[in-house]
Amino acid sequence: MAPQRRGAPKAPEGSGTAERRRPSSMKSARAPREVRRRWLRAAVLGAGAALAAALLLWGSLAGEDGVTEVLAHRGEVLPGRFIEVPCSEDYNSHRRFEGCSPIKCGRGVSDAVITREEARRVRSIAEKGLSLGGSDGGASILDLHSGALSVGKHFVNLYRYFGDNVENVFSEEDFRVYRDVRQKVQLAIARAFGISASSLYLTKPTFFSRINSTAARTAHDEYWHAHVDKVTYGSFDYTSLLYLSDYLEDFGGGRFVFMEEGANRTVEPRAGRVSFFTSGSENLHRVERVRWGTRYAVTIAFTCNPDHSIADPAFT
Ligand SMILES: O=C(O)CCC(=O)C(=O)O
Ligand SMILES: [Fe+2]
Repeated sequence: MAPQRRGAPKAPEGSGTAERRRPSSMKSARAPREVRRRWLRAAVLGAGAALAAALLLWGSLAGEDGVTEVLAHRGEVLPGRFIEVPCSEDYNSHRRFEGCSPIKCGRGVSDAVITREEARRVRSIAEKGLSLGGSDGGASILDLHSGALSVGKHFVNLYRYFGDNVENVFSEEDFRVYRDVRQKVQLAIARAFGISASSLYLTKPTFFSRINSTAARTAHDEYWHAHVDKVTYGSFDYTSLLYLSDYLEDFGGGRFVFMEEGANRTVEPRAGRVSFFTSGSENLHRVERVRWGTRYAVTIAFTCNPDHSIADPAFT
């Protein structure tokens, strides 16, 4: 067997070439080695510190909420982004509607469906309505369809509670804006999933949300839990969210997170941004807790089942 090649043999201490090159004074001979050792120690400590800092940074980005990728940054204006994901089996336990029930599943985000001006007008509807009530905890809702409005630890029916005075709060124009926005979102969903918009029906609950950092008082205020809309709400087939305020401008925290094993994806709210997705467990999601400021959004849901459809809000 051929001998293995090794490194050059080390000269024994106190003899050989290395020894011969040493300067005569022992003190000055030790000095460069000492310096080297110090450098080596500093380098090892530096590398350790850099690794710890990198781990800390990674932890702060991916740790608390497990966020690993931003699907839509608040600063970008997205013409449209769509990601297909395999459908869960959740739809099989419900009546299926040919040409509507999801066979193509996924999630989309667009800043081109609703203008920021439209979002501002929708937000002013939410502000007017919610100013009549508001939860004691951090999350208030206003449902213009059913009339549900958070007040303290409960809900009241806006239309019953305020009667004809509601006409002094909302205008025909408000309802028209709301309906137009709903129609545009419906068309965008139909286009993205390759279905006919007329096969989709608005369903309940479709509602405004206003979230701030006040501590929760009841379970209704705990909006941050991971959930599947089809499981939570039953009739939902396609969920959409229209954001009415800007992440990091109006509020902190409060990002929307699609939860996947090892690869969570966030949508950073931006006024006018529409996020939509099939409502089954292929799109498990949650909302981060709002840390400061106020976050407005509207959840607009669609079903394929006409029996679960609801009408646009109107003065009756
Ligand atoms: O406001 C959001 O971003 C999400 C709300 C949500 O998950 C829901 O209404 O089911
Ligand atoms: Fe949800």
